[in-house]
Amino acid sequence: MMLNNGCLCCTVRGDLVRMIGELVDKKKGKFDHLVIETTGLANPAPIIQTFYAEDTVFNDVKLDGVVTLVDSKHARLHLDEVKPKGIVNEAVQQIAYADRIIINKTDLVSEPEVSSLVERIRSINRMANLKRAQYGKVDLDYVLGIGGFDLERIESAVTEEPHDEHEHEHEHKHEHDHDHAHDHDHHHHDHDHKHGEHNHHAHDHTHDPGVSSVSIVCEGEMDLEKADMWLGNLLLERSDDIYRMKGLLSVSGMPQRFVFQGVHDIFQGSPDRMWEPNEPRINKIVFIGRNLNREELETGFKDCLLK
Ligand SMILES: Nc1nc2c(ncn2[C@@H]2O[C@H](COP(=O)(O)OP(=O)(O)OP(=O)(O)O)[C@@H](O)[C@H]2O)c(=O)[nH]1
Repeated sequence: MMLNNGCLCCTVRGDLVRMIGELVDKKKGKFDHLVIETTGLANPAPIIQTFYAEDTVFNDVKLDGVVTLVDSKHARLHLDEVKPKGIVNEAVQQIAYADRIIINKTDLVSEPEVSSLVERIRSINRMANLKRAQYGKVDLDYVLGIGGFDLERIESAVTEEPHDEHEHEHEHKHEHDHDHAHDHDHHHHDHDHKHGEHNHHAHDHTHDPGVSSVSIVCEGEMDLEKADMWLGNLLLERSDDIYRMKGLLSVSGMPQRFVFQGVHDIFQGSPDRMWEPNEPRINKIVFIGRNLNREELETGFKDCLLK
């Protein structure tokens, strides 16, 4: 079905809801997956939110995941495009919300170019799983049955290692990504403050309005009340900037692990499996968003730990 009255992320949202309703009414049980292809200019957030905000949609279908196809030949150009103040680059957004990222057309660029693109993508989204491809050739189960919003699959998303399938240089990349994301973040803040509207955009890494990933890994037990307050306030104050987050927490007095995921102000959390008797109580959270301040997030998080 073609929804071409406008842009799926705004005007056609009502149509999307109706279309899903219709498909469910007419063909219930006859399809396994619905694939929605947006234009390259769509912001994924409102589409994701439709699956939670609209009761009918929420009850009928389940959002499986966001897949972003990156054209390695042209991606840099789009990622580096400078947008008017306050407008987030669509290419950056589509990477930031993704669960799976297919880096396509790798035959058209050199290996160092692909690696540098991977690094750039990782600095934006370190939660997604990346795969390199030519002519979009990936296994079907790479793009269907992702479980990107499933609480049962939080653990794999918040593990420290990036989830590239490709990697022989895994170790090296991990270190590098980490530093890079960090530098990038700070670099960007400098840029914002110092240059303002100036036209110093030829320099690498200074273009998008600071969309990055911050991951926090910390052993200890969290004070439930404090953690509740911290996350609650964070979402109250920063939900526009927090695109996605996932976490696995050790909460004091709770024999199970607590897992959660969120997209802007949508938050879902639940107890998960029991902690093993000798299992280290390691908390892991990953945020993807705009103008994230690693130090601030880390301090806020650590203040919730039982002293
Ligand atoms: N060399 C090479 N060409 C590719 C690859 N994947 C797609 N193409 C070619 O690129 C051309 C444009 O295809 P795409 O960039 O996929 O276009 P598209 O995104 O489907 O176009 P729209 O959906 O209309 O935006 C076609 O001729 C494809 O055959 C690849 O991995 N390598």
